[in-house]
Amino acid sequence: MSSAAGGSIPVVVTGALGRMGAEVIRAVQAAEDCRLVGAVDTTPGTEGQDVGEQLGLGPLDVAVTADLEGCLCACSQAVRDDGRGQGAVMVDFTHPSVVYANTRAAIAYGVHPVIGTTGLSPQQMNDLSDFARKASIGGAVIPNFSVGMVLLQQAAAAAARFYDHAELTELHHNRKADAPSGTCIKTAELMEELGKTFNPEEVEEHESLEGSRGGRRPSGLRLHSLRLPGLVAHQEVMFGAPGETYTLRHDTIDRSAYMPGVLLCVRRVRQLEGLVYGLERLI
Ligand SMILES: NC(=O)C1=CN([C@@H]2O[C@H](COP(=O)(O)OP(=O)(O)OC[C@H]3O[C@@H](n4cnc5c(N)ncnc54)[C@H](OP(=O)(O)O)[C@@H]3O)[C@@H](O)[C@H]2O)C=CC1
Ligand SMILES: O=C(O)C1=N[C@H](C(=O)O)C[C@H](O)C1
Repeated sequence: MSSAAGGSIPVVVTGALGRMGAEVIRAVQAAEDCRLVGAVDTTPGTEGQDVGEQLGLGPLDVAVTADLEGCLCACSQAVRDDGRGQGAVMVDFTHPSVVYANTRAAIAYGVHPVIGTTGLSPQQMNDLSDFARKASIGGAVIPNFSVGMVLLQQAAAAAARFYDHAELTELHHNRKADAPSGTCIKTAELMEELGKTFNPEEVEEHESLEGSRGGRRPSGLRLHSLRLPGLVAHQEVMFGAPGETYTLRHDTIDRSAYMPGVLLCVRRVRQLEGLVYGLERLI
């Protein structure tokens, strides 16, 4: 672990060289109250290289490593020794296949996880919540850090009280691994909180092309996923009733949109009890 000069909140970034990780490193560097203490990434050929140099930011005195446990161990040790207390934070933007193990490792080493990576199953979320509670470590799992998306989700949850028909469409760049997006799942969950069922079938439907009608949740909500180069991250929730439709749409044009939410979580996570799921619980 290296320790670049900076503020009082020590931050490890996992997935440091990815699209989101790079943006987080810039945001942490610009935040007076944060200091970057670790950069974990598995991109071949980057082990031991300065993360700032890799990202074109100039030297940051933090070396890239693929050894997450080694980094967390060194980090929690250094934080214990620096007398400033309160623990370090791990911000994770990696891959759905590794996020569960990364989050468990952070909790095990007493590092507070702020998880942006999507794809955790409900069972994995429950396991991590139990583990965080037993370890007395606060953490946050946030499917979408954009404030605008939280506003869309609140509007969708409110509209769901009045409409029985609704379909959700999420549109992303074609480097995205998981579908539907974590944001779309979270939006559906918020719309389902009243226990309603949606989209009662009025005719018997047949798909001549499998998947044409999207994925159907037990509530009846249908989710559709589009992937194209040129897109960043977008979502529409469309409601229908006799004689009208009502459409909510959010567009992320640049990943900087997520940074106020990421920094908010970094600043709040060490005071949380257990795992919090969703930015709406923190703003
Ligand atoms: N919550 C939110 O607001 C947002 C969430 N996301 C989510 O964040 C995740 C990452 O997205 P994005 O940044 O676009 O993805 P990228 O593929 O651009 O970046 C992921 C990075 O993580 C690295 N990586 C993979 N496995 C590991 C590992 N075990 N340990 C450390 N690093 C690893 C990859 O390296 P390698 O080169 O080896 O693959 C890569 O550099 C996705 O799940 C996405 O859905 C994205 C945007 C916003
Ligand atoms: O992969 C992405 O890009 C994004 N992933 C998150 C998700 O799955 O919801 C958040 C945002 O949509 C961007």
